[in-house]
Amino acid sequence: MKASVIGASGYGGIELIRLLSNHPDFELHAIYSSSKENVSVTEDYPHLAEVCSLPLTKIDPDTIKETSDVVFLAVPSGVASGLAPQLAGGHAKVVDLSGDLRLKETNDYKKWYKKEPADKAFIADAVYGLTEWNRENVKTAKVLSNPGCFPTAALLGLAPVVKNNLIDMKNIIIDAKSGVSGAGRGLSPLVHFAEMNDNFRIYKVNEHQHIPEIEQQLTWWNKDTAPITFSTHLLPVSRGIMATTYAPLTSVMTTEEVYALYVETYKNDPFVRVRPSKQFPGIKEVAGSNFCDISVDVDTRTNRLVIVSVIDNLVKGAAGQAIQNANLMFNFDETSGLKGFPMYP
Ligand SMILES: NC(=O)C1=CN([C@@H]2O[C@H](COP(=O)(O)OP(=O)(O)OC[C@H]3O[C@@H](n4cnc5c(N)ncnc54)[C@H](OP(=O)(O)O)[C@@H]3O)[C@@H](O)[C@H]2O)C=CC1
Ligand SMILES: CC(=O)N[C@@H](CCC(=O)OP(=O)(O)O)C(=O)O
Repeated sequence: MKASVIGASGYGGIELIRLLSNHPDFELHAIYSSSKENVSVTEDYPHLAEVCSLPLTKIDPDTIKETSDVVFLAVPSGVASGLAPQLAGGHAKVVDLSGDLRLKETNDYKKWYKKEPADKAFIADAVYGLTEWNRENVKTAKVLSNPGCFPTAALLGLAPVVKNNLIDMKNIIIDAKSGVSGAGRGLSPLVHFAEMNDNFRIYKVNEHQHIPEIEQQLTWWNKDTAPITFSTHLLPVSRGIMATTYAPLTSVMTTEEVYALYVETYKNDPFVRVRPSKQFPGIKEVAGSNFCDISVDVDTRTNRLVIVSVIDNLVKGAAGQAIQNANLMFNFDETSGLKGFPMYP
């Protein structure tokens, strides 16, 4: 199956190139850029020498949608909303990594992204691809909306207790940290070396665009969902997300009971690893892989549950989950092309 990547010169794009170049069922067919034409991707990214010799090509949606079987969109939010509808409706299936097709309420998109949304009916038809929790719909999707990096980590961590009504849905606090590649390749003062190195910052306090995405999925799972508290911090590392979630349990439970629920819930999910009691994951333990590692612990003094989940923002948080979804859309093994282990140390 022929796979194409638009936005191939960005961090999500090159991660797609890396994973697709080693995929047994997809062939990397073409890579597209809006600013570069006929230059090899190795000019900007020498590490891809002899991995990908394709030139970056001008984006022509009419051609792409008939010559590719699947097209991955790794362009900024506000750009995908224009390109995705032009790419849909032809031969190719579309997998969008941006935030543009995730929020079913277009007013939420306007409020949190401060941009004009795509057509509401088009968004309604896009399948939200939090793979572990939406497999049947992912399999038949023609347009797939890949979840955000923070929502992936937070939601995989919360799902078992939210779906089983075990926590107070009015008191969820998610405290998340991300490596700098989460911000993409573009420069900004926040990610400038001198600002970020030896530093640790909170950003987008109470106004992060992933708040409505997390609340949307929580509401689909549990109607008692109330607004969450969600904060994001920038770590001076390249890759990785840790989401630490705090929520009061609705009845007294032990760590062992909660742990048993998580093990049972995720026993058939190849990319979710539930850690043994008291073994809390670090971001390095999933780096370069499509794993989400989760650990749970009950604070017996407060009866509050602490959930720790880690992912690589560029893999399970972006390109890896996008390929996991595409595998299902083409009836391939879900793990195809994604069996790489974490890099450690
Ligand atoms: N980085 C991460 O960890 C994650 C990113 N995402 C999402 O994935 C998408 C890509 O992110 P990321 O790769 O990090 O971002 P980058 O900024 O690194 O790359 C984005 C790419 O989009 C292309 N682009 C920019 N403007 C346009 C335009 N007007 N038309 C077409 N292409 C354009 C650029 O390539 P060129 O100039 O060559 O066209 C650029 O290389 C974003 O929507 C992001 O929110 C989602 C989850 C995690
Ligand atoms: C570290 C960092 O800056 N991360 C980005 C993640 C953005 C992203 O992936 O954007 P969408 O999912 O909304 O498209 C942020 O916090 O905004």
